[in-house]
Amino acid sequence: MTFESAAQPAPTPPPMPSTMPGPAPAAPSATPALQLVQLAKRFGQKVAVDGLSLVVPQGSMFGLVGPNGAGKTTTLSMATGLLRPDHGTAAVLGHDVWRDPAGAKAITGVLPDGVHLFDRLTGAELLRYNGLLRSMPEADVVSRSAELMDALGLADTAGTVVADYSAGMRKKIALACALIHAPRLLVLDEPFEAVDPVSGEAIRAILRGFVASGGTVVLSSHVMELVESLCDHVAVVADGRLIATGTLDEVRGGASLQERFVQMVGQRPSGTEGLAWLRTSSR
Ligand SMILES: Nc1ncnc2c1ncn2[C@@H]1O[C@H](COP(=O)(O)OP(=O)(O)OP(=O)(O)O)[C@@H](O)[C@H]1O
Repeated sequence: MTFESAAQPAPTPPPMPSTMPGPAPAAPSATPALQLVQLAKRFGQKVAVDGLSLVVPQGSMFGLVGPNGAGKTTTLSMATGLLRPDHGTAAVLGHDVWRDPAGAKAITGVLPDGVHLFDRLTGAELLRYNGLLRSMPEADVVSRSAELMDALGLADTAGTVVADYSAGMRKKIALACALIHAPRLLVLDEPFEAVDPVSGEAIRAILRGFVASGGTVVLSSHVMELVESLCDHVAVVADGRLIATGTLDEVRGGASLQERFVQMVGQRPSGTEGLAWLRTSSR
């Protein structure tokens, strides 16, 4: 489903905590973990991201939400050096992602959308490859790989080729690859998609521990309850633009995040008139 009417004004919206243009306030002295300035990307006639600016404070668990096609993946891809913006800049802890890619990438862990893995490697081999690619000492690669696979419930399948992993297992091994070099910023596109509840809880614990120790997480999700229970900061995007950003409490403004989200991006028709053929009572 898509929200065709994204960014339509709600009938009686409560006051917005922080609106476009302009990023959320951050601790005055601290360099943001991630700073996006006027990022823009067009695919042919389609404007996917339209001058989006955002500040992700250090030590935050930051949720990026928006309807299908809002521009979340495109934004995160530009923020992590996977996709070159048409306009604008992205910086990780002060390292410009495009002018200083090595500096930015050394401190960033990325779980991209629809991740492509070297799936003829086993899970353990894939982690080893990623660790060595990051110039980690072999002993650290081995010990961290074992700990990550254990924490993510992959220990029993360390010797299985990734091609034989389920969708959820692939997501978890990709997350382990993003974590192995102990980054300072984690950028995760839909990290909980296809992941079972037990593994989801393990991932939540890992992310909370990561943030508690000073790391920063930016994650996209469509599951508002998950964002609400996990994140302390939120940004809402629609039609490639930032609609609201701030702390979770600022953005939801006394309502649930789900309610505020629907108010902000526009309600879809109830559909009560359509799909009559689908109702068994009409047969
Ligand atoms: N490579 C591409 N070529 C053409 N159009 C693209 C491409 N990538 C994204 N788009 C378009 O850009 C817009 C934003 O897409 P994007 O994947 O960033 O949205 P999203 O918010 O991540 O969506 P979803 O929640 O469905 O994953 C969409 O209209 C999409 O069709």
